[in-house]
Amino acid sequence: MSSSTTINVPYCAVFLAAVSILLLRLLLPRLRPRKHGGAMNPPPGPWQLPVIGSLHHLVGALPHRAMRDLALRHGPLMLLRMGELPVVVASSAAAAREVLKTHDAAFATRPRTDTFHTMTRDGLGILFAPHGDHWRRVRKLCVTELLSPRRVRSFRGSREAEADSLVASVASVASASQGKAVNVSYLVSTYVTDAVVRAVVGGRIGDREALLASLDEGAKVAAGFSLPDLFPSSRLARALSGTARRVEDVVGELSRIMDAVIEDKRARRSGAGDEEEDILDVLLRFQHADDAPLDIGTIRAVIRDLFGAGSETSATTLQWAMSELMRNPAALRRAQAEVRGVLVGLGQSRVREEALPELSYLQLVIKETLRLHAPVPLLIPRECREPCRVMGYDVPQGAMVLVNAWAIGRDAASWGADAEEFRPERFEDATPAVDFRGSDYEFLPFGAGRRMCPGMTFGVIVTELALASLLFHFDWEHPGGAGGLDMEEALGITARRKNDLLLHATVHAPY
Ligand code: HEM
Repeated sequence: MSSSTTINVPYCAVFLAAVSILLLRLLLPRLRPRKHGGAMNPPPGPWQLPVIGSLHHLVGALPHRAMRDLALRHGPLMLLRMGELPVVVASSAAAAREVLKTHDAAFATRPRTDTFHTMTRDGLGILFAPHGDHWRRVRKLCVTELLSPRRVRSFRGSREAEADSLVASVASVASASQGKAVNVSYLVSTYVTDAVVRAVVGGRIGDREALLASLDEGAKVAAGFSLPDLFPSSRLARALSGTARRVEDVVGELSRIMDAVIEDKRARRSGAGDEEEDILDVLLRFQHADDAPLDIGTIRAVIRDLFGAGSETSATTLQWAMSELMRNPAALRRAQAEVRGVLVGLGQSRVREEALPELSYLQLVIKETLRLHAPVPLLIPRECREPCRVMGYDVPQGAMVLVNAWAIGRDAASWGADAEEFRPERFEDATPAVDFRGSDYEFLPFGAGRRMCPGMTFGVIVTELALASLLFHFDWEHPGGAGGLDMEEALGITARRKNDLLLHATVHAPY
């Protein structure tokens, strides 16, 4: 079944709960929607119902898909009302350029939805931080210290060790019993999380399974559309919302894990030698800065944000890259031939990072994966800080602003009639070259502008290293054949695979 026809339960729940609120509202006139702006010429959008607004248009499909279908009818800049919340959606390269470049400053803050508020209850990091001095300071720290190219290079040894572990885990399943499928989804998620954890704290953590489970739950609940997000003025919405409780639980669990990680690091630091600093070392150094010390809540929140933002996204990319290669045997053969040829040329028996710049086709495979499967399909929501005119329409102050990077990556106007097909070669043909570094608005997997992803270099290298290793060491097959693989997406802040990717692996180059 295609995901566009899937009834997804959380949205039905939202719908039913919203209908209950509608009925109650008729009985309780005190429950009033919040007023937003007096826009003169608002963007067009679909017809609305009282109280629930446009929510009924989103039932039955994942939000990025439903919004793409609505945009085809209503235009590249569209106004929805989701409960009490005005939501402006940009769905073309031109609309994204206006939001992320022309009016970047006006849209550089994050909305204070109930979910985002709870997410930052135990400390404000970077992901959900409103635009302002705190965000500027932490962002600068991320860009110049924590995720700078030099720092990312310094984690190379731990990344390669984690890629070796990934290969060893696949090999052990492949050789343990003939015919047993490898759970690629689980193994790549574990690999990416371990690689990010090692960069942040310098080693693995004891609570790895708990961290994986919490990140997984966090990605599901942080989609930003829980009932209290949609009806912020309604206490009833909060009382009815199971999601709000799930967000509280996941925040509590993540805070517990972060505190244990920080305690453990403090204990290890007292006897530390002169090893390369990891990200937590740097943050703890800033905790004692003379001019503006970082408080412990911020440190806890920053590392939680890096775990969250770094793990799910890169793991999602790897899962879709392997899925697309299974469905496109010619691309799989070409990528495998390239990595095997390059490693023979370098005389290497396992993938080391110096081989990665030589793998030009593999890089195209990853670009094409990011184009078709933007891991954060609606980017992370922004909020309009001041009344703003975009493409001739007035965007009301306080509106949530979404950029549908998933739809933009598949827009035939930018990518041609075969936009829905997986064809890495399209990037070879493109003149001028199109890249994801934030200046080509038809291709925005990392966003653009001042809130653009600061972890891009790290995310790309983690993904390239694992994909090259999987293709070098193993031959892969889907039990149901190339055409039998389902491509259904899960609901969440990331658009990862709904079902685990289970593949057969045969060892090609022993580890
Ligand atoms: C394939 C991998 C990745 C993808 C596709 C990705 C994508 C994104 C996107 C779309 C945003 C929101 C941009 C916006 O609002 O315009 C974002 C923000 C962010 N990402 Fe990434 N990301 C990836 C990897 C990473 C990694 C590895 C890290 C760090 C370890 C990271 C850290 C962050 C942070 C801290 C933000 C928030 C920036 C801010 O609000 O100022 N990301 N990412």
